[in-house]
Amino acid sequence: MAVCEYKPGLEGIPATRSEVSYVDGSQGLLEYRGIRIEELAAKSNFLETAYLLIWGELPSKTELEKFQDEVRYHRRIKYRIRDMMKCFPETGHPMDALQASAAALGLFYSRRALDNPEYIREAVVRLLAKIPTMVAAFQLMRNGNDPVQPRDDLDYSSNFLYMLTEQEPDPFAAQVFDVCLTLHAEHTINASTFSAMVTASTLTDPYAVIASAVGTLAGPLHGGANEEVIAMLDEIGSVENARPFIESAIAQKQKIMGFGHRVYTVKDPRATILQNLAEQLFEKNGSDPYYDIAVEVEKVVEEKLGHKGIYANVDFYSGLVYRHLGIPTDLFTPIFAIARVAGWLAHWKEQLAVNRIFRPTQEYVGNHGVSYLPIEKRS
Ligand SMILES: CC(=O)SCCNC(=O)CCNC(=O)[C@H](O)C(C)(C)COP(=O)(O)OP(=O)(O)OC[C@H]1O[C@@H](n2cnc3c(N)ncnc32)[C@H](O)[C@@H]1OP(=O)(O)O
Ligand SMILES: O=C([O-])CC(=O)C(=O)O
Repeated sequence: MAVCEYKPGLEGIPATRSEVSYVDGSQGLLEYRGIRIEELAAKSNFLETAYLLIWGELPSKTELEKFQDEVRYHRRIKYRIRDMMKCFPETGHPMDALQASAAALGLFYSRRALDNPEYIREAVVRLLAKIPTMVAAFQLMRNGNDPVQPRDDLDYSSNFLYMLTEQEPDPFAAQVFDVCLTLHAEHTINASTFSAMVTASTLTDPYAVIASAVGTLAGPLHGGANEEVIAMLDEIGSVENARPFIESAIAQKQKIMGFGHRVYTVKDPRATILQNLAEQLFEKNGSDPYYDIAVEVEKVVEEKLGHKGIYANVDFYSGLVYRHLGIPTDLFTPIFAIARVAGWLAHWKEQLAVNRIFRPTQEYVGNHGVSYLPIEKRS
């Protein structure tokens, strides 16, 4: 067997063959199943895009309606899951609550009939349907309220926003939110997708696969950066302070949250779309002082780090959109997870067809033949 060179973070090492999505990082190009993200953001919606990612083709009208109906039907969660979530500490992070609740779905639905297309479809539908309900339920319950039941007359995104607030959302806000989900749905072999694939490769159940991916997405170097961006803008506090803050952070070799990407060496195309969406919202409802700070931060980072290929990524502007929709900051990453479930499931399904357990190797750099030292002789 050929011995490959060790690459920290597996940079540039192909871990699979996939038809799900494609990124050209130097051109700022992202395609889902060959369709450019700009086109999907303008013309599709999240559930249709999820179908495209998972089954490989845009659905016909009948297929889409059937899929939407199935997802709508499965939005409710078992009262035992709700009761379990009620016991979670209200100070806990919603990503931890989501990871635990996603894993708990396996207690009810895990059959591991992985060679049965009906089971695969059921799992896909259940996960897409129930994850938003669980995110909204935790938000309500940690504030001492009962969860709001899903509403069958509302579409996927409107229903989620409704479950968060018990108010029917403004149609434009719901449409913007749905585009955000589409933008976050998939991104080749990122850390959480890889984690999902490693877990899936043992042929465990899909709820364990998604729980493992949620845990991976939570970290600040990955999906968790969207929450950190708002903390940073908060700390900067004014447009005038943006330059000194960023210059000092760079001098101290700190990472600027919402910037940099393993694959993109130009501005992430999704950041451009999200910035646009934020501007449209501000035009309609009035601006956000954090936006002006963000624009100045981006200008300074590009000036100082553009030569290293460090530009705004998907996490930089998403929080400004969510903030404007009245969504609490610590729900930004769970919302990322609601969307990325589509990509995780697409890779899970793709991998099942050709599965081989992930089991890489290592370069051992430790000792050999060391004698056991009795405890009383250790310092
Ligand atoms: C959905 C997503 O996951 S998008 C990414 C979200 N994460 C963030 O926004 C967190 C901030 N960004 C980062 O930490 C990184 O850019 C990552 C994790 C996204 C990519 O990491 P890697 O590809 O491993 O790049 P790595 O961390 O090795 O950085 C390479 C160089 O760029 C610098 N760099 C990378 N990102 C940043 C940043 N955000 N701010 C300042 N410098 C940065 C590093 O310091 C390093 O510089 P050096 O070569 O002089 O030492
Ligand atoms: O691809 C990556 O490394 C990070 C990611 O998930 C994304 O950008 O959406």
